[in-house]
Amino acid sequence: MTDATYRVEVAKQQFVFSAAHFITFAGDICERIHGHNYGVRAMVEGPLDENRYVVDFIALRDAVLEQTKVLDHHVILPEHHAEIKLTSDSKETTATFRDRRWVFPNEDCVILPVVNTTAEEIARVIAERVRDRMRERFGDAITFLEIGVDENEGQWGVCRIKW
Ligand SMILES: Nc1nc2c(c(=O)[nH]1)N=C([C@H](O)[C@H](O)COP(=O)(O)OP(=O)(O)OP(=O)(O)O)CN2
Repeated sequence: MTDATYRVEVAKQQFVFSAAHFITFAGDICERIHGHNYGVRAMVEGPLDENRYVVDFIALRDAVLEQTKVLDHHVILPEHHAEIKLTSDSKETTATFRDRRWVFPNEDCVILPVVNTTAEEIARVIAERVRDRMRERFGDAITFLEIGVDENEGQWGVCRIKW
């Protein structure tokens, strides 16, 4: 046997979600709300199973699509930002940053467990959710899952997590 390693990569044309967000950077700067057609790719590394594959392409594709659908056509808001504060009532979610305020219908928002809605953090959340779904079927043999999120046709934030 050679000392081979294996991985599966899935980067489908359908792996796109259109969403709005705004991040802070350099301490004081808070972007205006704007949108991206985000792209996603996924990579799973591990041993070959009895089918002689790492994981089924189709299972990985569907687990990623499940997450892109959740985000598509939504405003993505950060749950853990120190200064972007979120409050929700039964109809609306209000985000504030210092003297600025944005109000959205609840159904238009997705609040993610992130500090800032960067491509890197969105990639981590997708990775954790895809791993949870894939583990149900593929168990613990896989070593790593990597998710890349592209904000602007070539600007990727990538997160690799242990299985
Ligand atoms: N490592 C990261 N850097 C930046 C991120 C990020 O998520 N991770 N995000 C941003 C901003 O969200 C910004 O909106 C990037 O958007 P973009 O439209 O690509 O900005 P540009 O000025 O390059 O785009 P043009 O519309 O083409 O001028 C910044 N950095």
